[in-house]
Amino acid sequence: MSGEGNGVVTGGDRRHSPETRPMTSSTVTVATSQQRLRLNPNKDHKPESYEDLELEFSPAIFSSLERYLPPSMLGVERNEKVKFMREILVKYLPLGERNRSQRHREYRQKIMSNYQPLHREIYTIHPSTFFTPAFLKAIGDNSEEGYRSIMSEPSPGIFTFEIFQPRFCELLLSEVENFEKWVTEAKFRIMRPNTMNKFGAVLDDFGLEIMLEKLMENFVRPISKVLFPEVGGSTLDSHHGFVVEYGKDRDVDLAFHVDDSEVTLNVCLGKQFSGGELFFRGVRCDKHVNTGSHQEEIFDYCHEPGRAVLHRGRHRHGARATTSGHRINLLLWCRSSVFREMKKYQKDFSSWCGECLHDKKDRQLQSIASTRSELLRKEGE
Ligand SMILES: O=C(O)CCC(=O)C(=O)O
Ligand SMILES: [Fe+2]
Repeated sequence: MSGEGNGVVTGGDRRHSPETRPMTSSTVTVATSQQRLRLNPNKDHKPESYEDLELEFSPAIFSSLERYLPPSMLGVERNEKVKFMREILVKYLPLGERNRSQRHREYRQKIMSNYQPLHREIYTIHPSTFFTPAFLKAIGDNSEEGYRSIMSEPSPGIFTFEIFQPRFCELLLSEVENFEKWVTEAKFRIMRPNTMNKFGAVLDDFGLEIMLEKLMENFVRPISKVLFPEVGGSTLDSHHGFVVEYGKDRDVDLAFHVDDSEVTLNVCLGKQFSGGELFFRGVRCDKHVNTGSHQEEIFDYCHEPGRAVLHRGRHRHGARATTSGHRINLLLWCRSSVFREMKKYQKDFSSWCGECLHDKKDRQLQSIASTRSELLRKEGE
């Protein structure tokens, strides 16, 4: 067994938008004076969009919560639903969180009313110009065989494949540069993607949220449904989308950590660089996050522009120093509120945590050994 550095930085230590945080149990089990929310979401119900409303909570929170409304509420006017859900949110979201959420909304609004996008064509998803033909074909086929035919799995649970066309990478890089130029000129203080990065930008904050939500819903989720069903791959319902930047005058490396996601899509956009390898050290649940790694869990990956790495958020990893040039990667942390809810009631994560699996195998071996010695003892009698 081997460890990496001084322990794993967990998702909780990383800043992420409160807007995209999934519901907590208190919001799904709460009773109101007349009606109760459902315990489990209504998966067949398609929530309304609340994007056009001026609300004190994120529109995404309303859309997620709508699936938990009692059946009698599903057909009522949108304003009625808003009123009902707002009452619950006001009561159950802690004040600090509410203020944070409000401040973040104001922050985004300030950007949106001042920043002029450079390439409007990337703000809505255009599959034929964004993705490679092979990737699109696999999405169209939507079968495990189809996905595996365009992917390699160099280590269990780590999938790599070509995803974006070079032109799309160029446009996104240029948009990020344009945004950063505006930030510098306007002396605007931006929020970084998380506490471990001094550089990089949250793409959701400057208008790319809807495009990235579609990327998750129509492309990452179908793949995750097949490859990561045991961590909520089929129910991914919120995301945090950002870029990380390494090289001269940027970040150097990234400490060993787990992501605040069920599934992470990490795509290298460019440019030219050396170093910056990702090192992976096995998947772990909360209880085992700081345990050592087993030999078969040790894997290093070299980024290539246009190529994606898809892995479970709980797959421990870090990035080595980018030693020359400039490396920029797109990260999409995809989350499932359903999975997070279910996880609270489980103890055994042996379907995905490497250490739970080892514990389980040890227990099975011990049980076989004791049955055997019991039998031998009986035979001797
Ligand atoms: O630098 C990379 O490619 C990894 C970034 C990453 O793991 C993260 O931001 O969560
Ligand atoms: Fe990460």
